[in-house]
Amino acid sequence: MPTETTAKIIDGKAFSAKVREGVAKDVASLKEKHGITPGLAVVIVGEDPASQVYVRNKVKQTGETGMNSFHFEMPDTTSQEELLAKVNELNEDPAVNGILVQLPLPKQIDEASVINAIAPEKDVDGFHVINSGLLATGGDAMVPCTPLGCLLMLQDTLGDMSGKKAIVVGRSNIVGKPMAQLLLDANCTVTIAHSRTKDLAAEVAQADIVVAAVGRPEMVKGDWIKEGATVIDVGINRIDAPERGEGKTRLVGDVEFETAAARAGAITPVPGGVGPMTIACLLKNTVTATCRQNNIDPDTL
Ligand SMILES: NC(=O)C1=CN([C@@H]2O[C@H](COP(=O)(O)OP(=O)(O)OC[C@H]3O[C@@H](n4cnc5c(N)ncnc54)[C@H](OP(=O)(O)O)[C@@H]3O)[C@@H](O)[C@H]2O)C=CC1
Ligand SMILES: Nc1nc(=O)c2c([nH]1)NC[C@@H]1CN(c3ccc(C(=O)N[C@@H](CCC(=O)O)C(=O)O)cc3)C=[N+]21
Repeated sequence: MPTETTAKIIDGKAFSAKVREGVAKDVASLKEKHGITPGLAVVIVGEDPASQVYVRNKVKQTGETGMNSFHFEMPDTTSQEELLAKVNELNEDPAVNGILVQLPLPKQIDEASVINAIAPEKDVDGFHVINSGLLATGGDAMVPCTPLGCLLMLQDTLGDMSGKKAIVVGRSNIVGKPMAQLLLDANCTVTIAHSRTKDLAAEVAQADIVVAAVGRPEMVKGDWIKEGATVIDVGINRIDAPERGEGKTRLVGDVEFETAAARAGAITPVPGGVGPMTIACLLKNTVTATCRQNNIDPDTL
């Protein structure tokens, strides 16, 4: 018998459009009241085709909000010194308020050295140790875009999350750990699961909120989900889809969507969930960074 979707589908595409509208208003106001046009620089090293898609979307949407967009493509033979020189140049450029260096980087380059070379106040990814330290200690951090996007969708869906049991599956520095921190700050009781977790199914089954950031297609099974839980699927996995024709592929998340949607109260789809919110939050962070660099209170925009 086919399973039936009962969950509310959280529309990240529509939500991200609203966030971008807010960004566009702030950009217009920064121009009008302060004569400042925020600028976002994106650096991509090498030619990973999946990365190219995100970068193209970022550049397009940056322009649509009225910001300046600077785009740099460097060959995959780029040395660490060359990339660091580019980062320094952008750090010093007053027209650039936000810098994003697309990850992963080619193997000859040490990612941490590059991330930590970005001026923390221009680190719109929120990956710099200063920003992760500020986030961990309750300071004024730049918050990583993907976890921030997930938090905005959770707040919109659930309102107050105080006392809810949340599980984050995955503990990467860019998604899992900052996500867990944000849920903790929202007063959830947080479990962080990873590849050494003993009984993942049992851990997930306890949770009112499930955030999956594993990078394995559909590994979180629908029948693990507690009835009525809210499920945020961060995973973006391209898999073969022979049913669509020879050589065709499709995107799936880290959650088995159909079966999870039959049990969950609300769930994000892939595509159209977390991905678009990530880009919207990158633009939001660029406005935040511009305000901080110019001592402007964003509430006055
Ligand atoms: N929508 C968006 O905007 C974005 C989506 N993504 C997607 O999110 C996913 C995760 O990304 P990222 O955090 O960078 O990935 P990483 O590969 O850095 O981290 C994956 C995490 O999953 C854990 N893990 C792996 N296998 C299992 C398992 N069998 N059971 C439990 N945990 C497991 C790993 O555990 P351990 O630490 O023990 O190895 C690790 O902590 C990917 O699909 C990526 O494409 C990423 C960024 C943005
Ligand atoms: N420094 C850095 N910062 C990042 O934020 C960063 C990164 N490196 N490296 C790669 C990951 C991945 N990522 C995505 C962003 C948007 C979509 C997105 O918009 N996805 C669409 C679909 C896109 C498609 O069709 O392929 C969606 O889910 O609906 C996906 C993935 C940002 N990342």
